[in-house]
Amino acid sequence: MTFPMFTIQVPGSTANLGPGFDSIGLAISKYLHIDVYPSDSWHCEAKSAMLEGIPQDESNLLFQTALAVAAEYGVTLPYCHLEVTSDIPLARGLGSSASAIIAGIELTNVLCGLHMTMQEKLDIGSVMEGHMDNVGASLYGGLVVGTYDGQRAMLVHQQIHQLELVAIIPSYELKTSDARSVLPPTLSYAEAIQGSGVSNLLVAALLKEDWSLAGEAMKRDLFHQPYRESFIPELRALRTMPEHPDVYGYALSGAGPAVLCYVRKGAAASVQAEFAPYFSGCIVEVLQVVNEGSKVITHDETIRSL
Ligand SMILES: Nc1ncnc2c1ncn2[C@@H]1O[C@H](COP(=O)(O)OP(=O)(O)OP(=O)(O)O)[C@@H](O)[C@H]1O
Ligand SMILES: N[C@@H](CCO)C(=O)O
Repeated sequence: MTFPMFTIQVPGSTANLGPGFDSIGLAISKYLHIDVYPSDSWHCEAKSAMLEGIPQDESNLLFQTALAVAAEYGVTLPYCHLEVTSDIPLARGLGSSASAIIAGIELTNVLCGLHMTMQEKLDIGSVMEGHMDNVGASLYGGLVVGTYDGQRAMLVHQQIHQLELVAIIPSYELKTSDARSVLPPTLSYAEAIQGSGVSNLLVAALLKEDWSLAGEAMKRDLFHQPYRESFIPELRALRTMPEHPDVYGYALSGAGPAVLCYVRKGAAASVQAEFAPYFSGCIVEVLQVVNEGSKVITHDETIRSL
């Protein structure tokens, strides 16, 4: 039996939490898991049905990221074989691409002995993903609030304890690029002020873990959900349902189509059971916030000493 040299584990994430468009992320209890073996080519083997169809060669996002990091640092990425398992569904708004990007960064960091800082990983991850919300959450775990200017990202991160999640995950995919194409190119000054005020309220509520107030702010998003909800029936359905006493609020997860309900701790299983019959075409699943970000587990002394 051959053992991997090392294993990379990266949590999935939800982004935006309503009005925190491109700037707030939360790590969730779904994982991308990669065992790394020596090889004589770059090869990626998907071990989960969820990953069916991803490229096996260096056109895979994992290798694309790893090679971009190697080029940035002027090093050569050694050949390797990746065995990839994941329960993060692709193109549903649960941060699959960000998890692959963070894994690609960790891959080069370990194989090339780069000793990258968290800031370096965050910056290059944000460049690859185009925004910092999902990559920040996958890297740091917990809640991240930040900004990205096209080159550098800055964030504050904090652990979250008083919350559970119920995810409503449709069977159809929605590519982030498609969900971004429906957003307007500009907002009026008045809309920008109103929208950023709501977003500021969300941040203040999140940092105090005042989830009822956060739920109110989620409803008032002006930045993306009003434009995206017309093609996400699950979000429209939730809006017509009576408020549930254990559900603080709900929001499109990232670019969708999954919707996350923010639920009182201890109540998620009963909310899941109550909501599931209303969303028969979807997986309705309890998730937890995870406060630990990506990690690398080494199994080989030569890797440990790099
Ligand atoms: N483990 C993986 N290995 C290789 N490619 C992946 C992996 N995970 C995701 N991808 C690529 O990322 C694409 C999905 O990215 P996209 O940004 O559209 O959705 P998402 O990241 O799941 O959602 P969101 O960004 O809204 O959270 C997939 O179609 C695939 O090309
Ligand atoms: N903030 C991003 C997350 C999805 O990648 C969006 O909503 O488009």
